[in-house]
Amino acid sequence: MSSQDQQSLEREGETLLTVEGVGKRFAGLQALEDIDMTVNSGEIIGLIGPNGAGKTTLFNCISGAFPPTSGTVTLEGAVISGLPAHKVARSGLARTFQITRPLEELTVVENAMVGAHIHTRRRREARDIAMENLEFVGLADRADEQAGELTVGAQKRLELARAISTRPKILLLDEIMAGLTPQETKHMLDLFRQLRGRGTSLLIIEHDMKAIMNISDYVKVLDQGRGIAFGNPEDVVKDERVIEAYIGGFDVDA
Ligand SMILES: Nc1ncnc2c1ncn2[C@@H]1O[C@H](COP(=O)(O)OP(=O)(O)OP(=O)(O)O)[C@@H](O)[C@H]1O
Repeated sequence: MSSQDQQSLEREGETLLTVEGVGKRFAGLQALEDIDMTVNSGEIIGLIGPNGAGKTTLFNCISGAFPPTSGTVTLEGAVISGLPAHKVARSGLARTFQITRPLEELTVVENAMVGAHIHTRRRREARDIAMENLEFVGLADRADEQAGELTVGAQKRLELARAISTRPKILLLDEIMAGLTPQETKHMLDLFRQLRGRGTSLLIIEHDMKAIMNISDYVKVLDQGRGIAFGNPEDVVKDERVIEAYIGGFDVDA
């Protein structure tokens, strides 16, 4: 299924995020060109593509790290492209980063409070929100430890707790499952399903094909800065352009 016929899919929920004609140019490199996509409320969308396809650049354009060179991004109908990241976050969009960077000198709960503080200045209230989300990700009992002492797997869950403490309508996750053990990956996928159950939308960049095909309602595929497919996971894995982009296809049964 190509990106052109994504409109023909019968998708549930209201449109939350709309990416329209988004392009990004870095000096001589067209990193993204004419990207269209939507994310509805309560959907999990996987964003995949070979290395350098433009996935993180698209996240950066959506989340306000930098503005797109062309096109617009709207959240619930309001234009967010061009807004600084903190304003995008306040409007209901949170993201995690490919390289997880907890503030190591802060405790686990203080890290999660950084997310909660975008809505409240009150320390007590921020702590309550943070604790609730640490409970959700299974880190409540480590709240007062230094964040730098956590394992990679626990740091990823802390990053998730920080992001959801901003109470997002949509969460952009950049390779949050990289480096996790199979058991930790399973736990993370379970957390994603629970978030979807609460009505949060998720847009997930992930190289673990088995995990992404398992969790996503729909998958968007980028290659060399362009959108080459959008559809159900089972259709996307059979798409010739996708197989070609990945040279020989990918092993989802691995
Ligand atoms: N800030 C930047 N300045 C210049 N070029 C950049 C910048 N960020 C990304 N690029 C380039 O844009 C292209 C897309 O990169 P991007 O990181 O978005 O790809 P990706 O799909 O996320 O790749 P990966 O899966 O390897 O993380 C690459 O050629 C990259 O080198």
